[in-house]
Order: sequence, then structure tokens, then C-alpha cells
Amino acid sequence: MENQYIIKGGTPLKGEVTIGGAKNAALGILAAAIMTDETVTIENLPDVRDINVLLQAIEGIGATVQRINSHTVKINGSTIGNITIDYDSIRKIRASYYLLGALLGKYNKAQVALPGGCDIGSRPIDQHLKGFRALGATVTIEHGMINTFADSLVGNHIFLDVVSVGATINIMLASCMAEGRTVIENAAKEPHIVDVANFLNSMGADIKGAGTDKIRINGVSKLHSSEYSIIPDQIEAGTFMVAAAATHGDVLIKNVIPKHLEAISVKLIEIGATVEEYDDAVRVSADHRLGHTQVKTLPYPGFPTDMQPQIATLLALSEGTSTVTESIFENRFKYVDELARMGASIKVEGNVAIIEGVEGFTGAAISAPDLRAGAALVVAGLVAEGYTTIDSIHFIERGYENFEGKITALGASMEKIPVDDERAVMKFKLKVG
Ligand SMILES: CC(=O)N[C@H]1[C@@H](OP(=O)(O)OP(=O)(O)OC[C@H]2O[C@@H](n3ccc(=O)[nH]c3=O)[C@H](O)[C@@H]2O)O[C@H](CO)[C@@H](O)[C@@H]1O
Ligand SMILES: C=C(OP(=O)(O)O)C(=O)O
Repeated sequence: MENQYIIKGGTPLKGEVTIGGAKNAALGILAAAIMTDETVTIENLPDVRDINVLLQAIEGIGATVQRINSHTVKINGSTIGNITIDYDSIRKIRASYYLLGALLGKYNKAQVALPGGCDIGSRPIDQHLKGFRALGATVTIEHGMINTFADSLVGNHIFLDVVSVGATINIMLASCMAEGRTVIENAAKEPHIVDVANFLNSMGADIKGAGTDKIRINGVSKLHSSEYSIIPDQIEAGTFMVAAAATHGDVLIKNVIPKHLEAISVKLIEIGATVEEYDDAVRVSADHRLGHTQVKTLPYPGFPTDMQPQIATLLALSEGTSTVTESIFENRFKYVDELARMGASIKVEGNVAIIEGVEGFTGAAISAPDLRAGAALVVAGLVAEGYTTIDSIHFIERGYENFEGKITALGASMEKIPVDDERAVMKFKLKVG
């Protein structure tokens, strides 16, 4: 049964929220976990759809997956019986491609369907495949499957033509047990790259330089067991920061690494919000209409593309004209038409959104076009006067755990109800007034 969110807007978010583990780190780490035949324990996993789909795919190839609780899992890769992952088991997620690097690195062969994920533009994987080939693998694509095999993998010097998070992680996976030394130049520097490298090192890999644009990997013969806790999710945290500012609220966002949030904090401060940093928390508040600015998405440490729809939504409510330039993906403005239904004034020209701030939004029936766009529409609904319904929330559930629960705990009125359930809508309206 398909669900939707119903929101009654207009309540400032107030209180504390605890951020979960980083989805995009967890996806790389789960793939890496199958590379040893010993048992690996992973903690602080977010309980979101992408993770559950990847865990099912991992079980599907025969690995043993033991759920200790909703945030901890034990994985044992010694029972893996096949190296083929078909489209049906992973079409909903992008990061299925990490199984390619992990299986190739461990067994010198892998067969994985071309990835799915959010439709935010053309998303080639040529840099991943270039990396595998540089390590000595043969790669072919036939009938929607990527097939790769090697007699043996040998380290190499790889210069990425574009800064790619996925290619950087995939090459680390494929090369950590290759013969000799691999160097990745023009590597991505996102916090999740560092987390995957730290996890692989905790399993006995020898990876240096993660977090810089030159990563050096000395191949080891084997990886061993590990217990590892995933870093907090930078994008979930950023989404709550924006929601706090947009609703003129005051929220303490706990279990974060403030350094990872700097690009977001700086923009919020620039437009007039208050951001206080603590050791592992940030507090965001605003008590007046915020101002305009320019935002351009860039690889880390620049402003993250995964926060672009959320910040654009905030700027659509701020005073004056702002611009948001999307320089990573070419189709990440699909929320603009939905926001227009709520009264936003945004014109997209090429990869730039020109935003004329309006004083407020009004609730409407809207649809989530993808994960982060969906999260941005939730922020819009929290601000809007009246009721907003958002359907296609399966996109949002790819990356936000108990979104409605966390938001409700901050004082707002939001529920997950079945689509087309008029009684549930009436019940919600009666409850919230
Ligand atoms: C599961 C996961 O972690 N997803 C994140 C990851 O996606 P993903 O790893 O797919 O994104 P990349 O960093 O690879 O993409 C960056 C840019 O490089 C291009 N490119 C990428 C690979 C390639 O082989 N060839 C190529 O041309 C892409 O089209 C894009 O323009 O990083 C993105 C950029 O921070 C985030 O928005 C996604 O949330
Ligand atoms: C776009 C995202 O995920 P994916 O790359 O898995 O589609 C995201 O996390 O915002």
C-alpha cells in the first residue's frame, strides 16, 4: 500500500533531534563488509529503504546477514555462493554498484545489473569502469548487466576525469586486495569516502590519504573481522538545519560532526540564521524572515548537491532574489513545479534556479519527484499555511528514518497515512485542528 505524508504547516520546530548514521557511507561499508570471510559488526546503520534493499541483495548472493537490532547488523561473507546481482533486487538503489567493486576485489569477478537510484540526471559510471580496467579487469555490459573479471588485479595509477564519490569508493574496494599499490588522483573527498576507508582499514586494508584528492592503497592479501560504527548523516542533519531555519524554530541537532556541516552552516549564517556549534551537535534558530544569497553545489567541501533542493526551498521564502546553481547533476530541479503549487516563484534557466523570495507558502497536494526534492517539499509543507499532502514518499524513505516521527517530536503536525484514505485525512485534521 502506497503512503503519503500529511502536514499541517505553521508550527516552528522546537526541541532536539538525533541524527542517524550516514546512508551514503553505510552503503559503501555494507558492500565492503562482504570482502572478508570473517564476521563483521556494523553499528549506527540508518534504518532506511536503501540500506534494507542492499542488505537483501547481500543476503541474495548467500552472505549471512544477522540483524541484531534496527541499527546493528552482523555480516559474514564466507557463505557467498554466487557473484550475480540482477536488476530486480537492486533497481531501486544506486549504490548497488559498490557490490561490483567489492565482489571483483574479493573474487576477481562480479556481475551486477546497471544501477537504479534517483532520476536526477544522466549518471554514467564510466569512471568506475575505467578504474576496474586500470586494475587489469575486463569489463563488458550486456543485457543490462555489467560483467567484470580478472585473472588477477594489479595496482595502478588512476586519474579520475571527474570527481566521483561512487568511482572513488568503488576503486578503493576493488584495489584494497590487489597486488601492489594503487593511487587514485582527483579523488572525491566527501566524509563518507573517509568513513569507508576507515572501515576498510579497520578490516586490515592499507589506505592512506582518504579525505584528500590523492588516495594511496597498498594491496593486502586478506581482510579480517571488524566492529565499526558509521558516521552521522550530513544530509539528514542539514535537512533538519534548514527545516529549523525555515519554520523560524530553534532545534538542537544532536549526533553530528559539525565540520561536515560547515558549507551548510555558513550559508545559513550568511542569510541571517543563528548556528551554534558544539562538539557533536549544532543548534539552529531563526526568529525573522531570512535574506537572499547565491549557492553553487560543488564536491566536498563545497555545498552538497544533496542539500540543493532544501536550501532552495528556504531561499524561496527569504527576502530578495537568490540564485542556486546545480553543477553536479543536470536534472535536480524537479521540485520547482511542485513548489510553484505552494506559491513559490522560481525560474530555472539551464543549471541555475533564479528564486524570487515570497512571504509564505500555502498548502497543496504535491508529489515527491526524488529523495532530496521530497525532503525539501516536507520542509515547504512545514512552513505552509494549511494542509499539504505529499505522495511518492517511497523516495523520501530511501534516506530518512522515521522522518514523520522526528518532525512530530519537534512539535509539528505530520503523519504518514495511506494514499486516498479520506478517513485518515479527516482524522488528522480533527486531531490537529
Ligand atoms: C549512493 C551515493 O553515495 N550517492 C551520492 C553520490 O552519488 P554518485 O556516486 O552517483 O555521484 P558521483 O560523485 O559519482 O557523481 C558526480 C558527477 O560525476 C559524474 N560521473 C560520475 C561517475 C562516473 O563514472 N562518470 C561521471 O561522469 C556524475 O554524472 C556527476 O555529474 O554522490 C553524489 C554527489 O555528491 C550524491 O548526490 C549522491 O547522493
Ligand atoms: C541522490 C542520492 O542518492 P543516490 O545516489 O543513491 O540516488 C542522495 O542520497 O541524495
